[in-house]
Amino acid sequence: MTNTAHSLRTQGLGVRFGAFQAVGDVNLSLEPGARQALIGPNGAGKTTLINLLTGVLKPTSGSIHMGGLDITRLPGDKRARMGLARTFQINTLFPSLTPLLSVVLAISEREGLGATWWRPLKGCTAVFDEAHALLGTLKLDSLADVPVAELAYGKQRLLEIALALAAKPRILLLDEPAAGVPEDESGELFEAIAALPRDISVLFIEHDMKLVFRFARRISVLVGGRILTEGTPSEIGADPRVREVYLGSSHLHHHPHDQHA
Ligand SMILES: Nc1ncnc2c1ncn2[C@@H]1O[C@H](COP(=O)(O)OP(=O)(O)OP(=O)(O)O)[C@@H](O)[C@H]1O
Repeated sequence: MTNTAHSLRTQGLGVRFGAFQAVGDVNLSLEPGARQALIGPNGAGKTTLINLLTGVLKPTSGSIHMGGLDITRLPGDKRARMGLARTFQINTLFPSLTPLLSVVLAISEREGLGATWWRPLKGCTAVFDEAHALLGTLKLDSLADVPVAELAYGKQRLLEIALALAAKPRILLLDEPAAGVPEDESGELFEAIAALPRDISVLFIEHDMKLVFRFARRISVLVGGRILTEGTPSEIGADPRVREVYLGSSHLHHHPHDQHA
């Protein structure tokens, strides 16, 4: 396969903090339209790897290619402009804003309208229309005018995804999108992720194996900063090495009927 067959690809990617190799020799590829999970025990280096991909951290070895271009040395804002977006484990929303205005702000930022977006309101119809459409994509349209602080937590996490989508990314990196979300809401959240436009590649970190096996089409397993293995949910569920890593936590049961959302 050529470079351009992948949305994102790393080769021998690694970072050390002093003598500690947090991530090492990672060859990861994300295909166009991917719904790929990055799993691994606590401290495996998952967030560090995402930070390398987004440019928050500089690698000490290896390279990162996006759509065939070497982005290893590009700063994070340039990567974002090229179509790489992310969300964080923690809630990053403004509690007093409404979902509609939050998304309008994010679209305005993409369009370089900056802090002046609110002035020529008439000229901003297109921005508001796009914001409504985006909220509709994540089934948040009926909550467009409810202050963020009053939204269920699962809806807030969906709004964070909406804000990331406002940048019109080709690749979306989600760091534990369901963190802190009650179990009855997390399925709905992942259904929305699964239903995102097909041209967006998604890589998500998730600890809940039920969600991983239900919604990921591929799974990469990171252990001690290295990719232990990578494959389909059936392959990963049947891999004794993966079972060993998760030994003691009985939740790595493979449910074939849950595989494809
Ligand atoms: N800036 C840093 N300096 C030194 N060590 C770091 C730094 N950032 C992360 N680490 C270490 O790197 C390792 C990987 O951390 P990371 O947060 O990436 O793991 P993770 O797989 O995301 O864990 P979790 O599932 O608990 O979120 C940990 O041992 C962490 O302490």
